[in-house]
Amino acid sequence: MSSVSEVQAVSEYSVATAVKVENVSLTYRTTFERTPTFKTALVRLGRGERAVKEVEAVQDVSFEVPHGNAVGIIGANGAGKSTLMRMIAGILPPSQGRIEVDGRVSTLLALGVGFNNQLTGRDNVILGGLAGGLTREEIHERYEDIAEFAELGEFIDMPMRTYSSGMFQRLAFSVAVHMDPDILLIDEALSAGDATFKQKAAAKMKDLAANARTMFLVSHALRSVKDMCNDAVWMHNGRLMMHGEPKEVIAEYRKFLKFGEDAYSMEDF
Ligand SMILES: Nc1ncnc2c1ncn2[C@@H]1O[C@H](COP(=O)(O)OP(=O)(O)OP(=O)(O)O)[C@@H](O)[C@H]1O
Repeated sequence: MSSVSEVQAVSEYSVATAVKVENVSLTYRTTFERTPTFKTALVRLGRGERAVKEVEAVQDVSFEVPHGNAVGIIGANGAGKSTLMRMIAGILPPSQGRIEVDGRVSTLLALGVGFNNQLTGRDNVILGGLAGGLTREEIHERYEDIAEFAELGEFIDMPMRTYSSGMFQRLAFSVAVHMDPDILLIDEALSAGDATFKQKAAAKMKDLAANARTMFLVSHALRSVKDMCNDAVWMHNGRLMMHGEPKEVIAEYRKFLKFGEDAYSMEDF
């Protein structure tokens, strides 16, 4: 019998479903010291105790996403959006419930995680490709496209610690989209980087979604969710508030935040 807390790849489950999230919860447990005095530290140590803080980051969330959908994940700070994405990516196992994913996932979470700053962009492309499951030949074939898309010029052969955050982001985005993923997860990819690259990135994502690839985009820029997504999930305090058409979900989210028209257009790029 399979356990209730797992992320698994399924191929026979349903051809139409790319991602199924079923009653998923995640609780972070963090041990910490509340600036202990010498006395409390001794007492705790004596009892083998540590203070534990629990955060219910995602609570009983369920939804299904068919292949080919571009899903915008919206919600206030701390709503649980990134946690949900990490679980879909298989980086964090749910505390409860299950997530079924059909296909190969490529992630652009917390941009460039996995890159080694001491190595050159070129070496990181190779490492990133291998980590993403490509063979050396496949990476070799795609290398020029990745480098060209990132537009780093000769910086591609410089250590990544010399990159600006925008350059870092362009390379991370380029690697993720060239992995030929079935499911692409992007967390705030459009928040930094210059206007030209944002447009190019948006066009590339539309391209992927048009080719029946599934995409998740976590963003505070409601306009980009409206423009690029045909599906939306609104999270608040770890709970799923609404799942549906981006236009409707965004309208409800705005009502909830009591945003006026002006605030809305100012928040977007
Ligand atoms: N590693 C962690 N350990 C403990 N608590 C965490 C950890 N990561 C996130 N949290 C907590 O879980 C909750 C959800 O965080 P999460 O990052 O998923 O929210 P988010 O919707 O992505 O927020 P934002 O829009 O600010 O990026 C928050 O209360 C956060 O403080």
